[in-house]
Amino acid sequence: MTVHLSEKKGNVLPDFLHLNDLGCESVGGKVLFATDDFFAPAENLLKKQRPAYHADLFTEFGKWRDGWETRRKRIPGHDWCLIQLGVPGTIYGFEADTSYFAGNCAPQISIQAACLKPEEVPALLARGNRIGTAASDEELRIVKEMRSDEWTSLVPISKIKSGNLEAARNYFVATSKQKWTHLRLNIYPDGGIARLKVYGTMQREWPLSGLNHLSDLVAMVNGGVCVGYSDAQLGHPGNILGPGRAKSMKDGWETSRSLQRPPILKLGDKGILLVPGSEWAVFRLGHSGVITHIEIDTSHFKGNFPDTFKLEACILSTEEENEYNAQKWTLKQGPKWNTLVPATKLKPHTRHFFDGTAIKMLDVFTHVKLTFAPDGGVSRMRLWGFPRALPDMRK
Ligand SMILES: NC(=O)NC(NC(N)=O)C(=O)[O-]
Repeated sequence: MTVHLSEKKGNVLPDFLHLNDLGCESVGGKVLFATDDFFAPAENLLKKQRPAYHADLFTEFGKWRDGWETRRKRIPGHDWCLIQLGVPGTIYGFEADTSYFAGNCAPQISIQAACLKPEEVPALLARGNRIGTAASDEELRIVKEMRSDEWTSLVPISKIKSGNLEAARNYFVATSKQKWTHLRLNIYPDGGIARLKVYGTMQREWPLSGLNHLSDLVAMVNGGVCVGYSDAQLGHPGNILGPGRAKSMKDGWETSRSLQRPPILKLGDKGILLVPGSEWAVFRLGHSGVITHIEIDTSHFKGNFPDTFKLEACILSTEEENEYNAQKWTLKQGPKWNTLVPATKLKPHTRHFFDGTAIKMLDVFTHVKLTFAPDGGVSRMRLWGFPRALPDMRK
């Protein structure tokens, strides 16, 4: 079942927005095929940054648009594209962002999904720069073999609206709990969409044989997810769980400048900064486990790295997580956090590593809380450890 949230009264944002964007180009999402890329290529749908607009910018094909925009159809049918998720997983919701598409926005969309094995995905012709083109007969022949008309419908044909800022974001809930690898985005009959965000989580299978291998328990590809945070103004904390190294500040978690930051910062006895302001984010591990090695990477944050960080952990059930989440983690009776790494200074543009000797508790946990002071940005957090079952009492 799907719900088009923009039809709901009120302006409540959907819960799924804190999940990872499984289709984003920064986690390896790719467009495999599009029926038409005439005005602007479908690859723009998967860009991480917010859509841009340049009033005076025209290409030889028309007005430059930061999104996917097809020709006005003069033949029957509709346009569609195939997206390979960067991280296959369970999808909880979509955001179709139509920013700056006014007068040329696709009026309706639908989204279908499939879970395909690598051998079921034909090698499509290289996409390259597709502006000014439509799919070739050869490409159409190849995609027909994928029988993508028969995929599972996650969003039925639904109207979308164009507008500015929040009004341009069309949200859809997806309730299927299956794992998906590919999406087919249909627009009816043609037009443009700026971005498609695919909110979900990876469901990794943890084979028993792997239990003694170190895994990054919080990595997005292993099912880690951010479940709450104090500030995501300049970059979402979920970014720091992304695959590989961050390419720029854009791939990290960056808070706004803290309003509580005092003009003169004080050092405590141990050289640790004493500041009233701090920023925090809570993450659910992909599997409960014992964290034995930690990396906090401030790469690319040179004039805006946090002065100090600390890392804590706890065990939470799904119900407890939902309750704290519903209260935005502000309940006085919050989780009992255990210190893994106490307040520790950070350096600019540096990977900081901590092994078992620096980690205060080698117990099984389900959630961690990264706090930094007073504000700033971090590009990656890696929490290597061993997946372990929870103690019986908490199962
Ligand atoms: N001004 C426009 O945006 N026109 C057309 N689109 C582009 N990108 O030029 C169109 O009508 O679809």
